[in-house]
Amino acid sequence: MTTSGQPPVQLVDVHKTYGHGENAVEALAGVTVTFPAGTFTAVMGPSGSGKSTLLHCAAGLDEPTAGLVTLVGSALTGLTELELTELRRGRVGFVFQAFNLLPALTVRENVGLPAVLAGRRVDRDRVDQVLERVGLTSRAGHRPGELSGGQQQRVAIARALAGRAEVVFADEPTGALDSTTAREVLGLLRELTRDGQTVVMVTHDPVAACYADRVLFLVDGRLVEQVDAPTADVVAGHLARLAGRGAPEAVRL
Ligand SMILES: Nc1ncnc2c1ncn2[C@@H]1O[C@H](COP(=O)(O)OP(=O)(O)OP(=O)(O)O)[C@@H](O)[C@H]1O
Repeated sequence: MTTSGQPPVQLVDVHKTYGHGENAVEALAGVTVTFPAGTFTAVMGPSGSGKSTLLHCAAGLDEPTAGLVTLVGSALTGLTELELTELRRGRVGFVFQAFNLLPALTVRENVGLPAVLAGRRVDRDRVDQVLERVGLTSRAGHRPGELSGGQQQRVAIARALAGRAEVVFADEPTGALDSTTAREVLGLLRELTRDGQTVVMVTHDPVAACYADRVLFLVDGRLVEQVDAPTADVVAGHLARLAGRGAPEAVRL
């Protein structure tokens, strides 16, 4: 729970339509879901089913066409870009492949960035502890461009750990990684929940999804199924079945 006692992320009947008229695409068609504190949720579904749109709307990176999103205790509707940035600062972490780390800063500076942005003193001991936990102590003085993809993902996770983000959004965090590094990154995401942090991850990979407490399946912008305590076989079976399915009934999760 957040300090206000609400779940850290909640979506109620969220719709998102891109474009207008004949070109309109309904990416989310009425999604209602709660992400409770200290849980790890994987979001899966066929290509184009709305997974990234769901993540972006939940994180306040994209604005729903209709519906309500609550993030770390605040309703996002009507907030300005500046208010959204301030809300996310230090309280929400991102492990995205595209916009992740600041290239001009060292690994240590990137990990300490949320504190700097929030006007707090950087706790150097905490930063060093976290870098050790993700196995990057020897790279603390390097810049992101000098690291591998997996190491960069680990820096992003270290940043979420150091800043004690209440919610961490991860978009295909293991897409570009070999299976050993992927397992390490997923294990680290799983560890975040031990301290009560909430993780929401989009993935195509049934093995990655097994690190989550539950898997939500999206089809045509609707949440259609949920699997708790997932195994790779069960998840792969659901995906195969959903890929061939027509207009589904939405469920509230
Ligand atoms: N900026 C945009 N403008 C127009 N349409 C968009 C935009 N972003 C997404 N869409 C459309 O919305 C739908 C959902 O896209 P989204 O990226 O959320 O799907 P996804 O499930 O994450 O797909 P993938 O697994 O292929 O990454 C798709 O039909 C996509 O083409």
